[in-house]
Amino acid sequence: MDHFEANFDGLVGPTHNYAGLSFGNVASLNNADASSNPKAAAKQGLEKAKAIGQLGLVQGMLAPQERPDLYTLRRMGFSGSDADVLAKAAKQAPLLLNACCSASSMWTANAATVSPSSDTFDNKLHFTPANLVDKLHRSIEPITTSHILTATFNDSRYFSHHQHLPEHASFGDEGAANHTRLCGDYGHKGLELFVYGREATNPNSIQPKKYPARQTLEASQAIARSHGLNDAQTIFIQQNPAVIDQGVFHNDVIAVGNQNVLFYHEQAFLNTQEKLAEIQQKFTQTCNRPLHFIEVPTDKVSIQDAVSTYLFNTQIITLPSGEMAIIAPTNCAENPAVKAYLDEVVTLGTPIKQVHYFDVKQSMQNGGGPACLRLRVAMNAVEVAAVNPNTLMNDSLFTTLNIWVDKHYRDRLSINDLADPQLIIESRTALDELTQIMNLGSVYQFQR
Ligand SMILES: NCCC[C@H](NC(=O)CCC(=O)O)C(=O)O
Repeated sequence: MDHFEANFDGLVGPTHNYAGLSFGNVASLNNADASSNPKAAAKQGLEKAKAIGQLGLVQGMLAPQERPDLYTLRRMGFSGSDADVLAKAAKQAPLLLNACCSASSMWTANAATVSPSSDTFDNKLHFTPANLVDKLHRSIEPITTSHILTATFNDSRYFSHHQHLPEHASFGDEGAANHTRLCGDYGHKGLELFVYGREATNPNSIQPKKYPARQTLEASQAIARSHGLNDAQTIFIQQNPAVIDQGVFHNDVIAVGNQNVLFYHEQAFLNTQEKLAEIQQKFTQTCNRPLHFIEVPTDKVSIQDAVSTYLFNTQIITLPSGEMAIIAPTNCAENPAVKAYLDEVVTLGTPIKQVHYFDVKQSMQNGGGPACLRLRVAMNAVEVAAVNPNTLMNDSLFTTLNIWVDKHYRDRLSINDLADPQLIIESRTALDELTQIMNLGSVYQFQR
């Protein structure tokens, strides 16, 4: 096998906390103000990443961002020493302080949209960091995301890094969470599916009524253009606004694809039959394999159960044997309807033959499941060899990162702790050491 789909998981940062910042994300709102455990969160993520590496996949890690983000707080007019900035923000505008302290870059499915070299006009692998403009706390991620991606995929012969899209609601972009690729072998041309929530420039288009649609069609189209994708291998699908209003804030909460499998809830999309026919037709023209649509009906799994367990925020991975496995959060095993469905899915005669459960509850409580925690990067062997080797998971990196987490992370953090000036010192000390472990250079503003 000389083609791989690598997963790059976001290392959870030292300020992981529950601040209720994401309107439309049910878990984030339900857990607002609960205490978090950053150390456990980071270790849960590392366990999942190590296990997927041990299943025989290429697994990498992406570094977290610097938080509290004092630069953004200063742009907002808070001045003085670092401790003054934190104290003033905590007193005058605690919600702005919370937004500048989130460890939300851990959800690397929102870091960027990635098109593998077999799909693009110049046969390079293309990355566009997501602008994440719908949420203040996430809109401050893209510049550092770009630094981290460039330090990880740091060879311009193979990797092309774009600037994030214009920072305006018309171009709301949430990255790979709204993008899925279907293909035969990873190294062959595939179909790129872009799932958007609303059309910014069409006042007559259907939109959700209660919660925001974060991704626009215009953003998805701009990315397809700049990655040089071919129309015959690109599909734009609108998410069903009714499910966005029930807490499906990204498409990866309701659908996931891998190679020749599309796994989705029957209510996931608008104009489902028409869109499935387009997928089938384009897939048949491009990919030399049977395509499996695995549609989950509402009478087996309700939208509410899908949102609370993250059945569709599972990773579907292809093992070296060619069989596929589902990587599910333990929350799925704890819900009888969802567990029954997962027990059944491995018997349906599709490529999916195994289910593995992982405890990622620290992330789940903020609305991020196994699939949110990873960015998929399909690569050939030459491209894998060009990746910064210090970011690739192996026993040694796993041990080093666990020791690093034990040394620097707290095991309890409440939002009242975010103004503690000691937290910025701890966070910078940890990240400075991390850039050496991962050989990233100076990716953070405090290092520049
Ligand atoms: N792909 C999963 C993303 C989850 C993320 N949650 C958050 O940002 C919650 C942060 C908080 O509420 O503290 C989001 O909604 O974008």
